Amino acid sequence: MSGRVQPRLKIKQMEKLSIVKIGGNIIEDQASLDVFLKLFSNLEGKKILVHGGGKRATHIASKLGIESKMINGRRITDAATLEVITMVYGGLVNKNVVAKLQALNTNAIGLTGADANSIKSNKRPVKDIDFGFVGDVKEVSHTAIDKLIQANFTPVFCAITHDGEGQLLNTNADTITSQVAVGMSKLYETSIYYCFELIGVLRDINDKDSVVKHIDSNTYQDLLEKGIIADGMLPKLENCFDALYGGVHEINMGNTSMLTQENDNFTKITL
Ligand SMILES: Nc1ncnc2c1ncn2[C@@H]1O[C@H](COP(=O)(O)OP(=O)(O)O)[C@@H](O)[C@H]1O
Ligand SMILES: CC(=O)N[C@@H](CCC(=O)OP(=O)(O)O)C(=O)O
Repeated sequence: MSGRVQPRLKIKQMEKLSIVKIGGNIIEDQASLDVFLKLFSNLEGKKILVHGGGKRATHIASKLGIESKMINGRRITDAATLEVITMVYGGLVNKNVVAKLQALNTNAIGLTGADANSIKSNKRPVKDIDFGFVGDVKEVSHTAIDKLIQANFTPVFCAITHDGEGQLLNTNADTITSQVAVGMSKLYETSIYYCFELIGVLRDINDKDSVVKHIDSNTYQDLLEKGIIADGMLPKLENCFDALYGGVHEINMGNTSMLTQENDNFTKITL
């Protein structure tokens, strides 16, 4: 022992970043959307919003005589459907959300993954099913997104990405959320908030109060085996674990009131 004092390694604390996702059911209900946007705009610290809008796309497609087909929770996106979702997600929903956030003094900027080359994806290869113009995320430009955040903009992403060769692709909003969170984890301590109409993952779907407060990789397997997780919740939780393995700090799932400090009745997901 030399008796010399070793210099201590200084570990720089990462700044926190919240990535919040709202789905179709909240978007469809003006009152819920307004409540949510107020909570989101009051959320402290740096933040990103990702929105879906699948229900609205199905509704408008049907008005145009275009039938919607979903397989494993993903929309079969032919050329006509791609036009509809571009108008609905990138236009109608995104711009209304941005305008409402501006009215709440949040300087939102609406984006698809093509904007600022922020999210590139690969068209899903045809195996048993041809999903058409559906993209699987390949690359998130954390530096481009961070430039917007550093300039005090709040990015608002819709469920559209691009392949870098001029093609827009439809990408599930939960996947965009988890992949953006993974990308931003290089720079920030990221937390995801999946807001939907229920108070969390429920042990009994018919009992609104049966929330599972904590899910980790062990309890996840158990819930899967017991068939407690079904439908839209299956890809949602799969995304959650992808995100956690990709470096996301924590994931919260519940209704919009989980964005307030007072409410702790929601599902927290960790590894
Ligand atoms: N155990 C469960 N707990 C909560 N929701 C569940 C469960 N199993 C299935 N679900 C379904 O998952 C849905 C949420 O997924 P999804 O429809 O994709 O929501 P969103 O469009 O908001 O992303 C719920 O509305 C519910 O019907
Ligand atoms: C490929 C694919 O399925 N994309 C989704 C994108 C929208 C979405 O994810 O909306 P919600 O969050 O409201 O379900 C779709 O078109 O339905």
